[in-house]
This record gives sequence, C-alpha cells and structure tokens, in this order.
Amino acid sequence: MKVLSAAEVDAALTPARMVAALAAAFRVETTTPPRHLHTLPDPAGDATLLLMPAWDAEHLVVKVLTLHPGNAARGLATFQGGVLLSERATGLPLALVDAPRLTLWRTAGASALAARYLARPDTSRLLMVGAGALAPFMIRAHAAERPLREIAIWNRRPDPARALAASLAAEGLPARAVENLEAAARAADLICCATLSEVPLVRGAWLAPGTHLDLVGAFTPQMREADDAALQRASVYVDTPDALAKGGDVAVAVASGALAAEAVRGDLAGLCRGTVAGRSRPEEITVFKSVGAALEDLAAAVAVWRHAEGRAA
Ligand SMILES: NC(=O)C1=CN([C@@H]2O[C@H](COP(=O)(O)OP(=O)(O)OC[C@H]3O[C@@H](n4cnc5c(N)ncnc54)[C@H](OP(=O)(O)O)[C@@H]3O)[C@@H](O)[C@H]2O)C=CC1
Repeated sequence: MKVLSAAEVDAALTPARMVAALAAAFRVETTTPPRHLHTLPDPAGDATLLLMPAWDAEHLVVKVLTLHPGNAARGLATFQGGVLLSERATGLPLALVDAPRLTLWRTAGASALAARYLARPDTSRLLMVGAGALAPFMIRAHAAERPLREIAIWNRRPDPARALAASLAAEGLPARAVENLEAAARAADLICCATLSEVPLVRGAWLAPGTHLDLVGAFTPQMREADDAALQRASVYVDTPDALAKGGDVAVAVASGALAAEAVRGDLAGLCRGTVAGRSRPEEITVFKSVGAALEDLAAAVAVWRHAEGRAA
C-alpha cells in the first residue's frame, strides 16, 4: 500500500485533472452511505471525528478526518487524517492519501465544475471571501476554468488577504486584497465564500444580475455566508442532496421556510449527467452550495493513486 503525502497529492493533481476526475465520477453510479460524525470530548475544545465512505464498481474509500480546535495551540494543523483507497472487488488496500490536502483539491474542483454549468461564460471578475487554507485552491480552480481579469480577495482580517493576494500575484494571477466587501461583491461576476462565518457576509441586495455565488463554508446550522435574500433571488443548486438537510445557508433557509426545498433546482450529479439544466439566462443569479461528498474523495484519491502508480488518469 502506498502512503501518499500532501506533497504527493499536489504533484499528482492539477485543477483541470481534478475537475475532469470529478466530472467523470458524478456521471457514474456510486454508493455514498451517510457520513458518521462523532464528538470527542477535549478540554482544549471538543474534537470531531468524521468518517466518510464511498465506492464505485472498481474502488472504495473511507475518509477518516479529525477536527481538533485545540491543535493550533499545539502547533498542529486543525484537520488530520487519511483517505484509505481499496480495491472494491477484494478489499485490497491500495493507498492511504493525506486527507486534509485531498479535501482542499476536491472541494475546489467541485465548485469549479459546478461553475461550468452555473457561471456566465464571460465571467471574468472573481471575489474570494476568505483567505484560509481553501482560498488559494478555490481561486486556482476557478481561474483554470476561465480567463479571470480580476481576482479580489476579502478577509475578516485584512493581513491574510494581502498575503494571499501577493502569493497568487507571484504565480501570475491578477489578485489583489480588498477591504470593502459590499463594493467588491457588487462588482463581481463570481463570488466564492470559504469561511467559518456564523453571520451572513454576502447580501442578496448586493448581487448584480448574472452573478454566480459559490458557498463552500457553512457546515452547521449555526453558520451562514449569504443571507436569505441571496438565496431567494437565485437559482439554487447543491453538490448533493445532503446540502438540503445539513450545513448552513441552504439547509437553514429551507428549515425556516425562507426557501422552498422544491425551489432547489438540482445537484452536481444532475448537472453533469444533463438531467438538470444549468444557467438559462445571462441575467440569472445562481448559487452553488456545497457540503462535500465522499464520492469526491473517491475520485480524487483514485486520480492521485493512479499518478503515483504511473498509470493514465
Ligand atoms: N464544502 C466542502 O466540501 C468543504 C467545506 N469546508 C469549509 O470551508 C470553510 C473554510 O475552510 P478552510 O479555508 O480550510 O478554513 P481555515 O480555517 O483555513 O480558514 C477560515 C477562514 O474563515 C475566516 N473566518 C473565520 N471566522 C470567521 C468569521 N466569524 N467571519 C468571517 N470570516 C471568518 C477566516 O478569517 P481570519 O483569517 O480572519 O480568521 C479564514 O479566512 C470551513 O468552514 C470548512 O469547514 C472545508 C472543506 C470542504
């Protein structure tokens, strides 16, 4: 069994390769049983253990991911864990892949894939809300899908936004930090949020016709990145039906009655299979809400393992 580190994940993947693997995975039949979430009591802040299984005809994965809020003070990353990739037919373990890194790649890839169907073809101005671990992956994934003229980065604390803008500019991307969120949101074609915010950051009233809003962060009912008005003005799509019941934003709006569950147009599998229509008009506002799916981990782990084995993707 290969043990594949974060650096080996980076060496194996490109945004285009990741999106292609996800597009293929969403088109075939996979099984994704409900994820397990367990609380691990911890004096430094309760930790969470997440178990996410999925399989298709050839492979199976179980992602084991822990979230220890106390780890920052210990000089360790908050998220730890691995994705165990095995042969479906025999159970033979093939690889143990760095789970936090794989999660960054597949989450960004899923949003970029959704934006293929939901963003305007002439989208050229991206606003990134948040400057944490996911932000550079989200920006690179969206930038690989379309030529971006402007990349604005807003963060609750301005310094991480400035640092991220500088490092992306050094890669040749047209990135700059901004401090006025409303002005930046009004000027954007594509707004991507990846934060831990508990209050709506992006207001529906700010969205220009034709905007695509990509909501990645809120994963509990206590979390929000966009207000109800943003969801009510938009054609809303989700990564998987889980997003209707779990997480913030869409699930919260559906639970409160602010958004009818039937108003949600469909999921990423439907978009990829052509059974759900994407954007239909240039002035339509669209929302994609993701909560993550084990089938994305499966697609990403297989792509990384195949690269490490020297096999074609
Ligand atoms: N949909 C999916 O499939 C996945 C979603 N996620 C989620 O995406 C989000 C971002 O992940 P990641 O980048 O790894 O996280 P990080 O911890 O690396 O970054 C968190 C970001 O959120 C900002 N933030 C924290 N608290 C607030 C707040 N109260 N208001 C506004 N901004 C805030 C931080 O700003 P500051 O620098 O000021 O602290 C920082 O920009 C998380 O919620 C994570 O759970 C992660 C993986 C998969």
